[in-house]
Amino acid sequence: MTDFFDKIKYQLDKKLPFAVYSKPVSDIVTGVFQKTGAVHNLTDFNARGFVFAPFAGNDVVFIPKDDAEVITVKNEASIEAVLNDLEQPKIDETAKQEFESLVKKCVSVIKGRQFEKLVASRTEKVPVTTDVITIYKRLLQTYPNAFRYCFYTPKTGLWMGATPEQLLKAHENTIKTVALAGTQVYSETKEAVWEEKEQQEQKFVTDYILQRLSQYSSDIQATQPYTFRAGNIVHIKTDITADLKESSNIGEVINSLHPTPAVCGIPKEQAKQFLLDNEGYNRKYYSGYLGELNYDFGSGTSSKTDLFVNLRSMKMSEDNAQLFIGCGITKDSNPEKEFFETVNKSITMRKVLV
Ligand SMILES: C=C(O[C@@H]1C=C(C(=O)O)C=C[C@H]1O)C(=O)O
Repeated sequence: MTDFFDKIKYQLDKKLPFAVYSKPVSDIVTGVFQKTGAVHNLTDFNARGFVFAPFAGNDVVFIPKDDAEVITVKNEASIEAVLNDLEQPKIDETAKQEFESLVKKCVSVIKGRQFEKLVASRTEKVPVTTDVITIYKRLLQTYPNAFRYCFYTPKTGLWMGATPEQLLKAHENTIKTVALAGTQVYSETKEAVWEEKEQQEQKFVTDYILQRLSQYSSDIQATQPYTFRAGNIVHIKTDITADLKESSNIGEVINSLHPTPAVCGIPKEQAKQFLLDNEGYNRKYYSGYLGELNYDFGSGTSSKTDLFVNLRSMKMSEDNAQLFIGCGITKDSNPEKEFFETVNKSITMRKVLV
């Protein structure tokens, strides 16, 4: 395992792209280490490799399988979740006011019937004194149910995260995805009770995914919504499975789903533009997607795709981490409550930084 983490340091020193990740509930860590320095862009969705896509635009970064050395290791430490209590962070009043005014604006355009739902987000910098390897090991330990990753190219910079949200899992013609939305702080003693607003917010996502997939499949199944835990918070989740028609193309399915209303809004294109115009910062790769495209690096199997939405993520610099956090806004949103929801979500990252 030490050699594995030395390899990460080597890639960073030499400015060579890499993706290191562990899938939900797995104790295997896979390293996809690019051998050459050029940053590749994805131009063909039939290609095999590791993909890192932004929220908006076509600048999809790619590590092709044929340019990578693959190393897998077992995560040696116990994978039991380490969930120490973390103090509520100090509130930045200016950031709070700015975010609340963004939420108010979202609510007003939703009430004006331009949108059904929007996902407002913000970014925040947290000082970091711990090294990247230690932070990544903590992510591995603390969030066993999430896709825990560390990704670097000289173009994107260094990103890390522990995302609870699958965008698409595919094996030949069978695909799986989820509708995830609604957030509450996890309680060990009380079962989550979901309000109408949260149920509606999640149903928007389910309905959108079912509608989008109906173009590619006549055999779609969805579970009832259920409560799903992601670290210190819980969400509402629906699991969706579909058999794609023979003629379907994986790239089309991905682009039809992404960005889903779990991270963007309805209607999609207008919501994306509204967020680009109004959020006041660049999301970059936050709420984009990442993962294995047409290739399972762990087993060396083709025709498998395993992509996740880039949530609970952060961009690392020399002395700070830039966190990205968002939440779903509907006509019934309360701006202050939504701000505190972003604070609660930020704890996922803060916990591994201190
Ligand atoms: C946008 C984020 O999370 C998404 C939004 C959620 C919500 O609005 O309740 C819940 C889960 C995610 O689909 C984020 O974590 O930044």
